[in-house]
Amino acid sequence: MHTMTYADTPHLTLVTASNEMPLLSLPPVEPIQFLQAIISTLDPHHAFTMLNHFLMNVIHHTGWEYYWTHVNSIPTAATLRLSGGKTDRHSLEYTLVFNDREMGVLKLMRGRRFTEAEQTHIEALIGLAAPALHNALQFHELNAQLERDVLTELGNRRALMTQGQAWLADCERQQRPASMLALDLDKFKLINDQYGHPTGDRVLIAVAQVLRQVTRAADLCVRMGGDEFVILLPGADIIQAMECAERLRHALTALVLTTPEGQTLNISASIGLATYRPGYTLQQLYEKADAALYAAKHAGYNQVLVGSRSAAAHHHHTLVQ
Ligand SMILES: Nc1nc2c(ncn2[C@@H]2O[C@H](COP(=O)(O)OP(=O)(O)OP(=O)(O)O)[C@@H](O)[C@H]2O)c(=O)[nH]1
Repeated sequence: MHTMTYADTPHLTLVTASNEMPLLSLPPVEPIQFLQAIISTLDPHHAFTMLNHFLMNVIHHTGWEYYWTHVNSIPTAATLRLSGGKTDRHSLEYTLVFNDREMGVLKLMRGRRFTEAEQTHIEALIGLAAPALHNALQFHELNAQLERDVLTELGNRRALMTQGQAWLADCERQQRPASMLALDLDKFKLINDQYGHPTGDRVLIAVAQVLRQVTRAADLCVRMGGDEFVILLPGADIIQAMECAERLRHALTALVLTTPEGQTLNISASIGLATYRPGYTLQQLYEKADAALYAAKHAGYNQVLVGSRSAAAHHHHTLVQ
């Protein structure tokens, strides 16, 4: 096994730079302590906060921002924006690179200009931190992929489970309403049977696009599996959720899709709506919405129904599969 030593780490010489360089006027950073701190986390926010904490001791900047817009990446992981402190007049931007791969841009801000000596120091610390930042960013991307539905690029069941509960807790704390829609395409099996699975897939992709268009950026749209989707609407009471559900239902019936053979096909969806009440779990909210969806199908498809507690009690679809 190859062990990394100080000698292998070119940046380190800069941190502990010797006499000719004007770095001695800056307070030193203990490299081991710095590295230990920064490799101790796989959370990018924590890693960048840690880096800035050490940097602040040296350059006394007032604020920082980090953003990553990775063109080749998937939408969920593509944009990562982190920040700390407050913005100020002078700023420095560093494009972070590790193993020839761009990892985003770090911006440092303060009221005074940054001197050359400080810039050398900053570069040295960023260089030291780069592998750890890279690991944290990779971990973030991997997690985002685990929460993504590969076909539609919406979130998946796992995304709903990991993010949904936190969103509901936020709404409860802020005393805001929240609602959930459970949506299932009507007789989707027939589309697969009639036009083939690839066309069925294209329908699902088109449905996902409609979901994104009709909902707000703050809403969470996920594909639960097959032709079932769930939309969590933070801030939406029953009226607003009903409006959203109807907008969705109309947009889906208005969708005209063409098969590779030139045939046109139409779709519709049944939607169950449930509104959050303080104390509900995500599972309870989902049961309520899912029971309403089931009732909407039974009532003759292509409609929105609101869930009741009693209906949910007889219905036992769970979030975990
Ligand atoms: N093309 C495609 N089809 C899928 C996928 N996943 C599940 N399905 C199909 O989706 C269909 C789901 O059908 P159901 O929801 O059970 O029933 P339905 O035909 O929609 O009937 P109702 O629910 O009563 O409206 C099944 O035929 C599955 O094979 C997928 O990723 N792509």
